[in-house]
Amino acid sequence: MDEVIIATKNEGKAAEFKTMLAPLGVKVRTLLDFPEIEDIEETGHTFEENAVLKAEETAFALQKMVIADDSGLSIEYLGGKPGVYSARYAGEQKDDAKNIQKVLQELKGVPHEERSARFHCALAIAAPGQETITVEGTVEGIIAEKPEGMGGFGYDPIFIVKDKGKTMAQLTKEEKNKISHRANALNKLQLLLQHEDSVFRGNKEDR
Ligand SMILES: O=c1nc[nH]c2c1ncn2[C@H]1C[C@H](O)[C@@H](COP(=O)(O)OP(=O)(O)OP(=O)(O)O)O1
Ligand SMILES: [Mg+2]
Repeated sequence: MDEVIIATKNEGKAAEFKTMLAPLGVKVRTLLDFPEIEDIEETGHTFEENAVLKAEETAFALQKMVIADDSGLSIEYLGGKPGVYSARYAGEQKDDAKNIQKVLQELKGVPHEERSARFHCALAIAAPGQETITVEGTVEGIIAEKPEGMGGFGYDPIFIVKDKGKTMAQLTKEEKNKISHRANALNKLQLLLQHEDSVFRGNKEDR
């Protein structure tokens, strides 16, 4: 595997995948390098379903092996919202600042101990004629009262990482990429591909 295509147009995710995959010495490209691929509708009800949709449609369009990431924030007090709607929680235009404001408004006055949340990252790896594989990673946290920190992207400034007592946006890139939902999912995927290294050779009938 000398090249990996990540089926995302999210610059924050793209940067994290590039950093995390750098030690493997593989070239990483994303959909930002393939502007001709149109937006894929995320019609699934779970992160996993959406990751599979994005990976399979992109693998078919490019006729290459592709990894897709569907991720988001699940807040216990809100019954799991924004969940699969995280990117467009405050409107179609995907605005991180507005999404954060909406969440903080909905949690206004809610005490610390009822502000539990979890980031999810589902990864799907698909290739033409192969069975798609999925994994999921999570990280536990608490929703802050106000945004803190400049790092990361998305909801990072309001997500206090349980084991760190700091928001995800206050961690260094290296720290985030060690403990994040995305790092956990990617580690699982790497383990799976190591143990089943036949997966991306031959087609599924051969296995
Ligand atoms: O590490 C993270 N730190 C903070 N926020 C995060 C993170 N990971 C996902 N998120 C949020 C951003 C977005 O509101 C949603 C992902 O939505 P999601 O559909 O998976 O991605 P997207 O539409 O931005 O790009 P794409 O579908 O092209 O990969 O969850
Ligand atoms: Mg999306």
